[in-house]
Amino acid sequence: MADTEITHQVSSEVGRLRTVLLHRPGPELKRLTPRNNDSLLFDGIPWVDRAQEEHDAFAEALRTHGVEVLYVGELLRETLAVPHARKSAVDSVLDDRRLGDSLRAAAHTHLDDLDAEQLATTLIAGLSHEELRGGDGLVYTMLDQHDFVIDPLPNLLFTRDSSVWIGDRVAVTSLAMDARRRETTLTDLIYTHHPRFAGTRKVYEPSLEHVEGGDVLLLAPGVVAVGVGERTTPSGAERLARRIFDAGLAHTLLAVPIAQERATMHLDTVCTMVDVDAMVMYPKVADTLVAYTVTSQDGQPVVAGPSPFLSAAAKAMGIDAVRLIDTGLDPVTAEREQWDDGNNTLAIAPRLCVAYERNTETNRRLSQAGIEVIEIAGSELGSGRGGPRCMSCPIVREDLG
Ligand SMILES: NC(=[NH2+])NCCC[C@H](N)C(=O)O
Repeated sequence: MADTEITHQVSSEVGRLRTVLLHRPGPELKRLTPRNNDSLLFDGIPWVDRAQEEHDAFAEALRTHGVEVLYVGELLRETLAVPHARKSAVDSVLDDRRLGDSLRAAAHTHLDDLDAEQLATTLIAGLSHEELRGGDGLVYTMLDQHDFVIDPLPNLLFTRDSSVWIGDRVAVTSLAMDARRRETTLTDLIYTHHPRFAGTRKVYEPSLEHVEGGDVLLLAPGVVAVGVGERTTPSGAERLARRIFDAGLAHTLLAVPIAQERATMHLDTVCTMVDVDAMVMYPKVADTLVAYTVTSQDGQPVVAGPSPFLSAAAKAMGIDAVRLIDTGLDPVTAEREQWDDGNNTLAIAPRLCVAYERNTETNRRLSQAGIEVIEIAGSELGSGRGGPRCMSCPIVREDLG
């Protein structure tokens, strides 16, 4: 084949995975303490070395199955070697009203002294007062030595949320939680300036209404389901519908209300696709999920419903029915395994997925239903409340034949 630009494209949840974006967790996880873990959206304090081992095993399992693994940290370092990308990264991290002029100037001097690798690390791991090389002014003086001048981004690990590919375009999302908002500055920077992504067109930007990638499921080419709850707002779903309709990337968007609770923060915490026509779903919601069907008529989004999610999905996908992998679990086991991301699988191909080993019952039922499960450890990774799907942003999937 001639030397051509790499085509990044994803049009389903299950087409054979070729390239994925991961983030290997690092020093940003070492910032978590019992005082800040709630606001940083972690349910515990992970053992970082073990989390890295678990993550390396996840990446290796993907590589073994022919998947190219890209890392946010490496791409960011390479991006920051581009002078105007570096300037834009520094300007945006310092555009923070909490800093004030004096501390901002001191932080600027500090960042200017870093090479691309150190700057990438600092943008991800943050910067504490005691690490700052000098400073003055009221803000500097009043901060505790352990306070952050630049907040860490421990949730960067969940690369699905800060960007999502829809067809041949990337949606750089608009994250709802304060602790995560800066993540999209970094993903946006990579897609804008890294040579690998030259020519990439964006279909969504962080300045728009809230949409998080964990809520976006590409049910079939042209059909996108969007969870609306704690993170993605109705206005975000509506904006995304307009954007993807205008770009010709989809004909139907299903807006699916989900409970505004931590356990169900994203649609992918209750269901993911494991085959072209099959989903694994938290049994408690299987009968109650509904969808508002949004279609494009003369360029305007038209809303119908609500109707039961699974039948609305089948209709939009043009199939008779969506097969539900009924885990059939008793309510307590189902609730425990849902909390531990049992429904948050990453499909590598139709009927082949990665799942946390700890969800033994869910995985057993998946196997019984003919889905091959590649099990990975997640005892430490899971403390951030995210599974294999949350921890991966597919960039290239083969089209379904
Ligand atoms: N797609 C997902 N389910 N992502 C999980 C994100 C978990 C992260 N701690 C948060 O609260 O934002």
